[in-house]
Amino acid sequence: MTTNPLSDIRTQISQLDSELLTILSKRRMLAKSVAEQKIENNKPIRDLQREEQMLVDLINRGKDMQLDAYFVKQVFQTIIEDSVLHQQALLQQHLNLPAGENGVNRVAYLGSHGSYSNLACHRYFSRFPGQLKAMGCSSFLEIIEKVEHKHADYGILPIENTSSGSINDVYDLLQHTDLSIVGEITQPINHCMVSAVPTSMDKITKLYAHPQVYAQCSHFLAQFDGVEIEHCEASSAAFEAIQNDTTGTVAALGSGEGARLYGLNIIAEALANQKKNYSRFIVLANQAISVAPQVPAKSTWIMSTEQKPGALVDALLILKSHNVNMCKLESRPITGNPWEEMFYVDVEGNIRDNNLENAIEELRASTRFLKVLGCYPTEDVPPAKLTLES
Ligand SMILES: O=C(O)C(=O)C[C@]1(C(=O)O)C=C[C@@H](O)C=C1
Repeated sequence: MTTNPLSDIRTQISQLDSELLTILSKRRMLAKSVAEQKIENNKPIRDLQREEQMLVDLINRGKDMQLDAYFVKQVFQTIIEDSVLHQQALLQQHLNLPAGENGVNRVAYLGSHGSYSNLACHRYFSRFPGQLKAMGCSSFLEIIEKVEHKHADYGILPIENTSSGSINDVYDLLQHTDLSIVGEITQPINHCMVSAVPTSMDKITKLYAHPQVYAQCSHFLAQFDGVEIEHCEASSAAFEAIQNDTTGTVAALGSGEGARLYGLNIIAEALANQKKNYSRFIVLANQAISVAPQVPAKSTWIMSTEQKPGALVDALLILKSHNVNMCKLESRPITGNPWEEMFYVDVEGNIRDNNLENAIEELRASTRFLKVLGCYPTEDVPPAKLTLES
């Protein structure tokens, strides 16, 4: 019998990877048990001192095993981030009744299997107990209506992207709905050009893409001058449009992960104008949630100010005087009132914090209109700073 050293080594690597997965799953179970203890004893989820000490110990032990410090740090920061996000989700679940009946979370999202929204939906709800029923929709409005009419418990919508900026259609819809923002998730977006049969970029004469995806890849796409562009409602629709092609002359833009679900070939990847391309999604529900004091929170509202000089500055000074940190300010035209703007404000903090409560009260008195869209756990898990590192 002939031996194949490469195949033997690969078998051993696969065996170790599988053991790593088992260990990661066991670690996550322990993190959940820690969270239960913390809920019982009302203790904060994060212990930055412990995280720092753990990272330093692991980096030092890794060095003894010839493992690079940067690599060890990245791996364990990612593991701790996962642990913190799962613990926060458990705490939130404990505080708020789950929206779904019979333990099923019905979630409306844009597109179908393999769309970016579908990937974000699976990642976000994997942290919560209960079965996920993902419900594909063909427009942002349909998502909102599904939740409003209680045909879905949640809706997940992209709100901004690091390459193309704010998603105006979603901002505009938020003006007219009574749904609340109950969560957010940031999803890395790796746009790829994909085809049904192996081909090369110079053979492509028609390209299917969602307009947002197209905008995020505009620098790369400048070279495809004569190529016909067909806009699709989601990147999963672009995959569906090309999946039966046999000519190798049509391509779609979308995620590599999604393309694999459709059995498509990746012709080119990492196509976004910004190498660090992320989309932030918001999660909407009929009921606002309470965010536990142990969980870092964000609050969002919309407001329109008086039509007088300095009205916005005055509003922002109210935030400053109450020590409220604004993390985003967006403005959109008010439908039916030409040249008037609605401001969207994201701040760090829990709507129940005294300073934020007072700031909002003061703002209500000095603005024409103010509506709180929600208070929800932030997705940012800033890593522990390594002051102990040698
Ligand atoms: O030890 C804890 O208190 C945990 O919650 C676990 C853990 C971890 O995953 O290692 C997570 C968050 C804390 O900031 C520290 C450590």
